[in-house]
Amino acid sequence: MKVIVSGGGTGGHIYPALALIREIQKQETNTEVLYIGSEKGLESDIVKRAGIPFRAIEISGFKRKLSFDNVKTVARFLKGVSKSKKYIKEFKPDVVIGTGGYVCGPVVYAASKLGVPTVIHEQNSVPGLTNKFLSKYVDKVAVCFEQAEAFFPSEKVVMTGNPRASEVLNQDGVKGKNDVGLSLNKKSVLIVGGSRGARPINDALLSVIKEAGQKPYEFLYVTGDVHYERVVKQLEEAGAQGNVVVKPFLHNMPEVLSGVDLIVARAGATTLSEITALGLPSILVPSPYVTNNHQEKNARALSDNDAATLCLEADLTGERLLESIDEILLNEQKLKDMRAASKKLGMPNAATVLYELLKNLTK
Ligand SMILES: CC(=O)N[C@H]1[C@@H](OP(=O)(O)OP(=O)(O)OC[C@H]2O[C@@H](n3ccc(=O)[nH]c3=O)[C@H](O)[C@@H]2O)O[C@H](CO)[C@@H](O)[C@@H]1O
Repeated sequence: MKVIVSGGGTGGHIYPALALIREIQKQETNTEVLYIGSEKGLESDIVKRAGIPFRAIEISGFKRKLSFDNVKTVARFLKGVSKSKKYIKEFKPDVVIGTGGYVCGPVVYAASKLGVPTVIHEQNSVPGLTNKFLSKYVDKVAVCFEQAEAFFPSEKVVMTGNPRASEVLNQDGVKGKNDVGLSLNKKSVLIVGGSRGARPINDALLSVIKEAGQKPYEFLYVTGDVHYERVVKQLEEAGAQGNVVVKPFLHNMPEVLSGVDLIVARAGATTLSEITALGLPSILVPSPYVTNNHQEKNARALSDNDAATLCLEADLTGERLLESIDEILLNEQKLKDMRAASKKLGMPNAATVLYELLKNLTK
């Protein structure tokens, strides 16, 4: 299969795209892939690191208010469409898939205008602007939440789940723990604020870092690249804590997720698909700064089923965070129940289902 994949901005759109590419490569020996993204998004680093051919277009997002920037955005969109058409004509894909983020707008639109079969993958319960716009032009819309179906033309919608759910399975958790420097004989909690990090979560943990140092379990504190230096400086000022491992970003997340006992995270949809596939208990602090507060809806899908503890950002304090971690990590029965509840919500075969959707379109 020859496939063009586009999606970006943040990890939540990129990792599902990479997981799908790996699934296609697993299913078919003759696979050619081109990834179209933006140089400014996280994809330019993550996709190149994965060794996948990458080409860039320039893009920006619409402002919700009336502004001259929107004129520039339209001009960039049109330029992006014409550049995408050039890439598509050169590469001659059998199918083009967009996994969200502004960048896939011109790419998928251009493909549909050239008569190439097209799919978009929506990870969230409430779709973003780009996918809503593209749904008019594409052949199929792959979704992960039933609530998302209502936003798209019903004849195009297919429930696939998120391919990243499949990718995190069967990983070596011991290697994951070893690689980041966690002990094997202690429980551990991973603290991460989505692919770009989250200052409120970082600050909450920093405010109780002395108490955290006395816990019988370990912390893997992933700050997000842009917050790293500040956090490290503050940790040094507070006195280094032996049981806190701090990292800017993890490139081996599937292995680490397989090794830790609990995760404190934002409620990005891709993260949630990973932790439910693995049956990992979580404490979720949804970002309130996203379209239609969709992360809270994502999070409630887990907390309503006892798979997660929900903590709204407005209620987040360091003390509350440590209390919630204690309640789970120091209670074997609670851990076991949450694991089972989380696992029940997982869709581990998502990658294959999405691959088959693409395959059928290319027939
Ligand atoms: C602020 C914003 O708009 N966030 C959106 C974005 O979040 P964001 O990009 O944070 O998305 P998710 O939390 O869903 O996914 C993050 C991805 O990055 C990976 N990861 C993260 C940190 C790290 O150090 N290493 C690593 O590999 C995670 O394992 C996961 O695969 O996309 C999601 C999926 O469309 C949406 O639900 C979120 O609302």
